Amino acid sequence: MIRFDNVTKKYAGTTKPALNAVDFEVKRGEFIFLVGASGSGKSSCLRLVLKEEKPSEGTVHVLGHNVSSISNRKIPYFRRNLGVVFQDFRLLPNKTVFENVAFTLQVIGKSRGFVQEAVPDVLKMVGLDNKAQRMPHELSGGEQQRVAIARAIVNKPQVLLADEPTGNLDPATSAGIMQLLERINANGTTVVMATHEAAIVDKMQRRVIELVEGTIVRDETHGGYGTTAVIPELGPRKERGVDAEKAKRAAREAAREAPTTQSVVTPRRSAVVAPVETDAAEDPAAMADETSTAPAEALSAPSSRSGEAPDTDSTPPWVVRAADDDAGDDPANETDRRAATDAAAQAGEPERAVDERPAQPLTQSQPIIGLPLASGPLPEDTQEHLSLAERLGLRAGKPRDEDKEQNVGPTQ
Ligand SMILES: Nc1ncnc2c1ncn2[C@@H]1O[C@H](COP(=O)(O)OP(=O)(O)OP(=O)(O)O)[C@@H](O)[C@H]1O
Repeated sequence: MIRFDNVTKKYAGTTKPALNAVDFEVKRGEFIFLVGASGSGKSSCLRLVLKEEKPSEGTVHVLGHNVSSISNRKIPYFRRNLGVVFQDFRLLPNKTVFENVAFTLQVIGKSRGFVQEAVPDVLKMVGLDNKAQRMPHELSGGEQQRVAIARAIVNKPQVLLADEPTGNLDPATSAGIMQLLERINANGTTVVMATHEAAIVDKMQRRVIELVEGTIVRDETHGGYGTTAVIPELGPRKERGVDAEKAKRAAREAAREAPTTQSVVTPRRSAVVAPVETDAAEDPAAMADETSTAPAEALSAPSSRSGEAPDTDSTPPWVVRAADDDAGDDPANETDRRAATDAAAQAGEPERAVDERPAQPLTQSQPIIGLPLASGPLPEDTQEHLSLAERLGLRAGKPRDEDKEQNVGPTQ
């Protein structure tokens, strides 16, 4: 179902590979955890599966296809088989729960009748049938993640990729989300989940692939989180500014004055958080960049860290470019405008109406499903060939002739 053959991934401008000669295979119906310290390469694996990045060496096979051989035009069809869930939910803020889930089906041209049937079904499955008309901001974090999961599975993908899906949730809520993912897996969907949550991995006792600096150090059928996957950052990071230095000095003094006080710092989360607190007050961007709390951002803007152009079609399927002059101050309006445009396209407007929208600036990206902005320009060739729905992985209508060749298409 997914196979990495000797895959090495080196990002442009870096010397150390993010993934180094990685080999693994995921069989149909498996539930796999990818674990490892921050920066060990978990998100890179997911990006390679989604064909947001391409391997520097080796091959990635997904659903029988060597992903390197899938053309940009066919990526949307390919991605229809892959549901994706992120730490930060990424819902359309001004659409109801029902509409958020329905949107996925509308853009691939499902009939109204189908939508009316499928959406309540999936909302029931995730336990939100009584909240269909709520807006995302009226939901708890756990409920929002359920909506995101409903959206990811409503089209019955063969694989569900989850990048830290419980990263923003408390333990009890996380447990509920994990039960839901287990249920989805029990219904036949292969699940690959990147996580830092040791308790979850330990409890589930599923297959665990552990990465250390881009290398697989463990592939265990019924594994726990392990010890090397612990985030190793224990020392204070590079100070930023006078205040950070002052705060640190104060902390040192306090420690001298109360040498017997037991530390409340736990090895994993707070080891990262504790030294960051002073820095973060000065430099929230640094916080976002350096803590383990933003893998989804990393996924949505894969080229941002290097500051260089992505080395492949790294635009996520859900991101479309914004026309900055009509986006106004409210990105949600733009999102809705695009959704409406797309819905019109689904309603019979010829496809060229979507494809022939005026060229838009290459430097700005706009979230389509309530997502953060992608930071880099889209590859030109992707721009030329992909419509909105294609970029979503959801293009409606019949495949074009050339699409048939490769037989990459929606789940039949
Ligand atoms: N677009 C990029 N450009 C340059 N380097 C990158 C890029 N994306 C990731 N990296 C680097 O590749 C390595 C692996 O990153 P990756 O995001 O895959 O790790 P991760 O295990 O998912 O981390 P986290 O748990 O913090 O999300 C890191 O050293 C990271 O800095």
